[in-house]
Amino acid sequence: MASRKKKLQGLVAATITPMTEHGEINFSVIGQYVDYLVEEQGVKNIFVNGTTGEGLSLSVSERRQVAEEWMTKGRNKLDQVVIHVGALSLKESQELARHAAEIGADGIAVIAPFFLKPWNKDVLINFLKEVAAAAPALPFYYYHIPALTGVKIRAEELLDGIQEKIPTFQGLKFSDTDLLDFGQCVDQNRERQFAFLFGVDEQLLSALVMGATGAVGSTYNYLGKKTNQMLEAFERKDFSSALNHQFCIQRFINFVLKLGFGVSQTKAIMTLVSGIPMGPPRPPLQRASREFIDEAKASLESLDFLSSTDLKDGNLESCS
Ligand SMILES: CC(=O)N[C@H](C=O)[C@@H](O)[C@H](O)[C@H](O)CO
Ligand SMILES: CC(=O)C(=O)O
Repeated sequence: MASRKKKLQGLVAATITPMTEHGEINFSVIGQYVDYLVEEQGVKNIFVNGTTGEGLSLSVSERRQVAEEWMTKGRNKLDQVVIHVGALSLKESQELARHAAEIGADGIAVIAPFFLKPWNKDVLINFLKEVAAAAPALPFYYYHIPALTGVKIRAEELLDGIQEKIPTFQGLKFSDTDLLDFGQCVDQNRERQFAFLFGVDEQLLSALVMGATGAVGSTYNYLGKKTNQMLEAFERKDFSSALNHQFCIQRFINFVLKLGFGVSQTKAIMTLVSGIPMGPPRPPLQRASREFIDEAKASLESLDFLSSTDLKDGNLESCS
């Protein structure tokens, strides 16, 4: 049985993997990046080497080094560091899980293998179980992202009886818009202390209503502070301000989604907002276009997401 750490709560930034102009990992900015998340965004949990971190585009050795650097630079600053260790090869996934345990990570997460795919719940659980067993002291999270993996096994079904198979199972990162499935995950596991982490940033408020205990996402890198305001409003049951905050966030995400929004664009936006160079993505991704960056910048400015004056949060109607 895993030692029960404190439950993962609140916002978790899905970290970007900074790269140099030559496409190598730029470890030198990770210390600054930690400080930026904690001090400027109020975000103290991270999810490393996931979708946003291009984890599946890195070599195993790079993934180990990235995880180590976040652990080192995050020490005494971050609350929790969860490492995504999913891979197509069970062996690689187990190696990364063991490594995460060695470096003192707070948890591991795994996506469904997405080339030769599990065709039913039992087959998927069996794979996850083998990975979890390689790090028997670490909390284990299943990362449900059917649109990218193509594995559409419902999370609610997967969770049924999962603790008997995977004793370290501690929660779910749910990156899908099916709130029936998400709600049933919560409803059917009320007596268990699972973390239900929602992964569609533009719909987080609806997931909070369904019982989400936290959120993992790419936009918390640069809209963490704004999203924290929404979480605070929700906590104090001020649903009309919570909704105003969600609408502000939606206006931005809706705008960039229409332009084409993915990991490359996230890298460009984070560079713009934080001033820390995230560099280009790794092929097959390609860097965001100049036009995208200019339009995103204008949108951020008009919503007051890019000014140094975002301390004034008295006016709940505005986005500042
Ligand atoms: C597919 C993907 O990367 N999803 C991210 C996390 O799961 C989200 O944080 C989105 O980037 C965000 O919700 C914008 O659509
Ligand atoms: C968003 C997220 O959770 C990821 O990048 O993996």
